[in-house]
Amino acid sequence: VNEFYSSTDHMTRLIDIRKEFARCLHGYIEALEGQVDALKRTLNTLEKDFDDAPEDPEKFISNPLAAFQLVRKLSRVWATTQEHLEGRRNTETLEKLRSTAQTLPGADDVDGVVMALVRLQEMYRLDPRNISLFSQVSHNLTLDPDETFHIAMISYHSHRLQYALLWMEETLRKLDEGEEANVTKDEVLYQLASFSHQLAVIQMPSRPEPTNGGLLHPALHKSLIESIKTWEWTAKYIPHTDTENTYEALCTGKRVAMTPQRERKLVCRYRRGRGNPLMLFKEEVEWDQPMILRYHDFLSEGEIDTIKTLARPKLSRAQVIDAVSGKRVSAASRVSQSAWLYEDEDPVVTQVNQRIADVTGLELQTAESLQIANYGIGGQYEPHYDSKLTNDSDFQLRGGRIATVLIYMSDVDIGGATVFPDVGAALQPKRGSAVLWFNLLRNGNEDIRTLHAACPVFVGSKWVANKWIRTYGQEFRRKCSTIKSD
Ligand SMILES: O=C(O)CCC(=O)C(=O)O
Ligand SMILES: [Fe+2]
Repeated sequence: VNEFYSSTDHMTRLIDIRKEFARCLHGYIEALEGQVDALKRTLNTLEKDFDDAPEDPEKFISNPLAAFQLVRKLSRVWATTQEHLEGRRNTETLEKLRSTAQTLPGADDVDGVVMALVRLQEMYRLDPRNISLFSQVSHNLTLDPDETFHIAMISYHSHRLQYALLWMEETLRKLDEGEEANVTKDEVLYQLASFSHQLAVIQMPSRPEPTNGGLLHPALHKSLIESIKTWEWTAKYIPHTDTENTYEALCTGKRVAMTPQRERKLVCRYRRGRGNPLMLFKEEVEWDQPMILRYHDFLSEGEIDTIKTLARPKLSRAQVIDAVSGKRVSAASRVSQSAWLYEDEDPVVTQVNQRIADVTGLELQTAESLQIANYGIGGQYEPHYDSKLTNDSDFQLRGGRIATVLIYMSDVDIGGATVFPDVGAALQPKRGSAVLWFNLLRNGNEDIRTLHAACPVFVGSKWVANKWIRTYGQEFRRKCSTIKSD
């Protein structure tokens, strides 16, 4: 499975794939044309014979030279034709075309992108009629009615009836404006009626059954169009849990007000490394309860490039453990691609790990390898605790995930913040900076305030590196830490 959509880095490959596929198709068409030319030549020689057909066939064929020519020609005509039909050039180019086709995205990828679109829409409250928000980002893109219809149907199948209705309405509008499409207006109206009925948006004169010929009852049609016009763009039909509410609020830029006393604690300062006092770090207190620290200019541009280059060939869809089956599965709750970079894989990895030890003063022998992640369109990670791992095979050996160091390796134009819904903290990705927090309290219990999430990326490519530091080995180190954690 390619799963292009889960990583922006992989999505960019599609642009090359498009070029390669076009090149192969061109080659194949040329080979076919060559073949057609050869077939035409064969046909020509046969037709030429009709034109100078003998007046007296019997006399003609009694000429041994003529007989020889005709018999020879006809005995070979099928072989020649077949040779052209199975032209070797053709077979080669067709093989190339076939193998390039293997790299094309599939229907799953389309669904993935649509799901991402719907997720973004849900998170950032985007009205399909206001889709220009997407188009402003690049090249004045517009969708055709078949495309908006597709989005509507996927929204419907993923139980987002409200969005399904809005996209279907957009489809109808486009058809009304005379845009060309495969989907018919009747189909669209039928779906619209069904969605509206299910949402109880409109008063039904009767069940939303089409009248003769699949047409919608005119009264129903009218009431449908009227209600859509006045229909408010709200989330009232989609219930949210508390966490989601705050998660969404934080992702969309809403902030809880802090008391001035607390705000005064959010300072920026130069700090000696807790593990290496010879090193100075630009430390910013991003949050006080729980303490979240940010280190600016933690990675250099060169280090970021090297790390991305190392990770690229290893990226694969990040997985979560399925609660029921206990198996690792892909899930909409975590849309990104990730890769592990090992300690001695490259001097830059060693160097970055050393810097993490220098700044935190924590033992890294028991830590996990550096995990690199690249998020795709709408890429996100729903609220979770880093310390709550199902099937943690390392627990016995290393202890729990005492601390997280999250390094941002890109800026994100819109979206993609790391948010802590229970306390109201929101960290904007800033290229080269690293954030640090403790997942476990000093008594070893989980700090439930560290519930956090990665907001869907709206515009941009988000790259992060995660270092999860484990409990074993910190017995004498965390005490020395000045990080005030209960
Ligand atoms: O990418 C982010 O902002 C957070 C990622 C995260 O929480 C994780 O990978 O555990
Ligand atoms: Fe996390």
